[in-house]
Amino acid sequence: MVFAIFGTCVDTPEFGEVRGLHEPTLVVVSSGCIQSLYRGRAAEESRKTLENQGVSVRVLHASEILVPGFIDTHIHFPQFPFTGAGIDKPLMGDDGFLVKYAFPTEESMSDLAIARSVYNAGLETLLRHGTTSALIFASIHCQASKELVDAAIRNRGPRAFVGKVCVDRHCPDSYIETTETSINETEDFINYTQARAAEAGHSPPYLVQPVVTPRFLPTCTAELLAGLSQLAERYKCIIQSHMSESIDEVEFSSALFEGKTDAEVFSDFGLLRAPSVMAHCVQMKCTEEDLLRDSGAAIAHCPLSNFFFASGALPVKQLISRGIKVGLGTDVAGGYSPSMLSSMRAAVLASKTLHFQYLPGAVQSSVGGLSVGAKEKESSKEQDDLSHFDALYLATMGGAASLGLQDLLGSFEEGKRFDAVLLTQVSTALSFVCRHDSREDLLQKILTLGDDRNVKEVFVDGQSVYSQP
Ligand SMILES: O=c1[nH]c(=O)c2nc[nH]c2[nH]1
Repeated sequence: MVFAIFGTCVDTPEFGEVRGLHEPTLVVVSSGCIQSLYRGRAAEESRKTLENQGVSVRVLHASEILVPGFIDTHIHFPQFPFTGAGIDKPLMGDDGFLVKYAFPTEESMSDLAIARSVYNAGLETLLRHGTTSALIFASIHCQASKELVDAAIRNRGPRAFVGKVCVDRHCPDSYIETTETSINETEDFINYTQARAAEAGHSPPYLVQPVVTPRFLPTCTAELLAGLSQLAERYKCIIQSHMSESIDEVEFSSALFEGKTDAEVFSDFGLLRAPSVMAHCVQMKCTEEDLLRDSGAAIAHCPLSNFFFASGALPVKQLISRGIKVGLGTDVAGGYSPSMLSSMRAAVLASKTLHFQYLPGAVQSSVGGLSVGAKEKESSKEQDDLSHFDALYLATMGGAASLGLQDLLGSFEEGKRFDAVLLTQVSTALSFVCRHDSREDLLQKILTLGDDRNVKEVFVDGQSVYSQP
């Protein structure tokens, strides 16, 4: 089926570039793909031609803006049930977030009825918030992870890149695998998911894909990492894990792996490559940054969760300028919101904290008439501040590039799949919307204040998969 959308269609093809704010765009969609695209006067003219040919052209209202579908590069699906709790704890330790909240809730996915209900609700939640692709941690249970794959196909979205989680040490007795089981069940899960993707009849990037998922270094032995690396290579899978996340995690991992950094260990086992997506990386050392860049691996930036566990903020803008790929994640439930709009504004806020350098009452020395702090503050603002449109890049094109799907998703280009979100101002969430708002101000208001009430319709692979009741 061919249809077209005409109106304000905004995308961010490169970091720092925003298109479509000042002229109309016509996007022509055929068989799930952007067949052609026109901007400005050419869009007006082609719209008339298409209408004369009897093609259905949907004209967007002045209050509506179409953007590429959001790509969540880090989310734990079994953790939905405790969203909002446990984030006052440290990550590690006997009384920490993992032991008290994450592991027990994930363990409950062994009950397939619970898994089905949590996973279906999770997929619906993501679509309602405009997420059209997600890189997902499931639980250690192979069958429950398959249920998630099936549910994503049944719902026709979001695109679900799913990892059966792998752990063979430092987990509770009731939530752990042997090395052999972990590797065998991962292979089974890969075979199942790749077969289901092909049966579902979609072309790349497919509606579902298996992801090789060593949880993080503290819970994986060297044997497990080696086995998973071989599987990722053999089946050409995306890899995901957590890396250099928090001070307690980095200390624990270093003690387990002969004082090495997280990136060194992942690299030694062949788990850093393109596409590997490593969540957090806030406690990364310079040498780790070099390993990431040279390997082509990406970072899933999870600013909300970083506020609670990481004791730091990721210098996103600097990392991108030095050639590192960065996408954005919600990290449910280390992050308390499933909304990528919420993650975008958290990313903007986190970037501002990078130049919080003053402690009230601290003594400052003076260099050339400027306090040292003030001098550093100025330069770091330039280097570090993310705009809302930079955050939109992270949530769309940054995610696509992180997953190795930059030629298929993330922006409005001829030949890419049509995954999109129609945002609207009509909502009680935006109390101060003015008739005279520029497109730029309207989009910034939605990115700053919006929630699922501002998501009017969602498209995956050219099909409308959610529209607001
Ligand atoms: O925020 C987090 N959530 C988790 O489930 C997890 N596992 C390892 N490291 C983690 N961090």
